[in-house]
Amino acid sequence: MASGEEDGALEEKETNNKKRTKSIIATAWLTFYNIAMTAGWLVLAVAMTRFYLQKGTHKGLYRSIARILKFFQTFALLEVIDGDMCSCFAGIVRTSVIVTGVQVCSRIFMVWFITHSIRQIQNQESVILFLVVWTVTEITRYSFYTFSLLNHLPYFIKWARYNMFIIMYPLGVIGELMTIYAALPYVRKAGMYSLRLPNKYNVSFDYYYCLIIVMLSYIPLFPQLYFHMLRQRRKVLHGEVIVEKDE
Ligand SMILES: CCCCCCCCCCCCC[C@@H](O)CC(=O)SCCNC(=O)CCNC(=O)[C@H](O)C(C)(C)COP(=O)(O)OP(=O)(O)OC[C@H]1O[C@@H](n2cnc3c(N)ncnc32)[C@H](O)[C@@H]1OP(=O)(O)O
Repeated sequence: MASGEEDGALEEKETNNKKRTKSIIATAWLTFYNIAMTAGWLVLAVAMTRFYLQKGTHKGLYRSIARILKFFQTFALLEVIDGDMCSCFAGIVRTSVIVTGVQVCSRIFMVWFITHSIRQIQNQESVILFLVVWTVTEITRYSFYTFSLLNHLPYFIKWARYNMFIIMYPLGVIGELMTIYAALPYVRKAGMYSLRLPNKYNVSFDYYYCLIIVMLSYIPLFPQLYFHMLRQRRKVLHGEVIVEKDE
């Protein structure tokens, strides 16, 4: 009987040790990830500022930073995986996979299927608008996560993380929607990424209408992201207890 109890206690100790090791690995990985992302977006900010100061115009700016942007924004796909990974890593990160998924996928879509694919729109002011807004937001967000993980979070970063989005989110959305809108005529003219009938697959797809659907999908999706952030803001800045629905 006594030996059974001892076995149980030993098993529990082993499980706790395993959990602790997993959580140390997860924290180390997240710290590395967040530092890398903060650095990446800082490099982007410096590159954009230097370009503008040297050339005095925004024309050509996108092309000059396209590689860095594509790399770091695509790297953010790991965040969706992070969400999953961390739920099994003793709940170190309590992020919503759906909210993060929509945010990251819409950004990847903007980067690869709009700005990268349609050269004619790369010099639009709206591209610069969303680039600047994304950059400022991501530097703040990733430094917030980094300092939080290191338990040394300056209040101004916390304040910026949960206040700037009030203006930055709508501005980013305006930049993105204006860019997609500017892309429409080029997509229609070139018949880009579209498949017309008849073809051997017997399927038709029109990227032009797909883009219109994407633009319309901002109407139901964006308010959800915005209200999610407003709830996070109340929780973090005002200590409100928020009962989350299962996502
Ligand atoms: C395929 C075609 C798709 C087309 C779809 C078209 C529809 C799209 C509509 C959507 C439009 C989006 C437009 C967007 O791109 C525009 C912009 O971004 S403009 C720039 C302004 N943006 C912002 O300010 C973004 C603000 N929003 C967010 O930050 C997001 O909500 C999100 C990135 C998803 C973060 O949400 P989350 O729930 O994770 O919030 P928290 O930061 O409060 O984190 C919650 C807890 O998780 C911990 N956490 C999360 N990530 C990490 C990490 N990387 N490292 C460490 N810890 C992390 C965080 O600390 C919190 O923990 P705790 O609760 O314990 O404190």
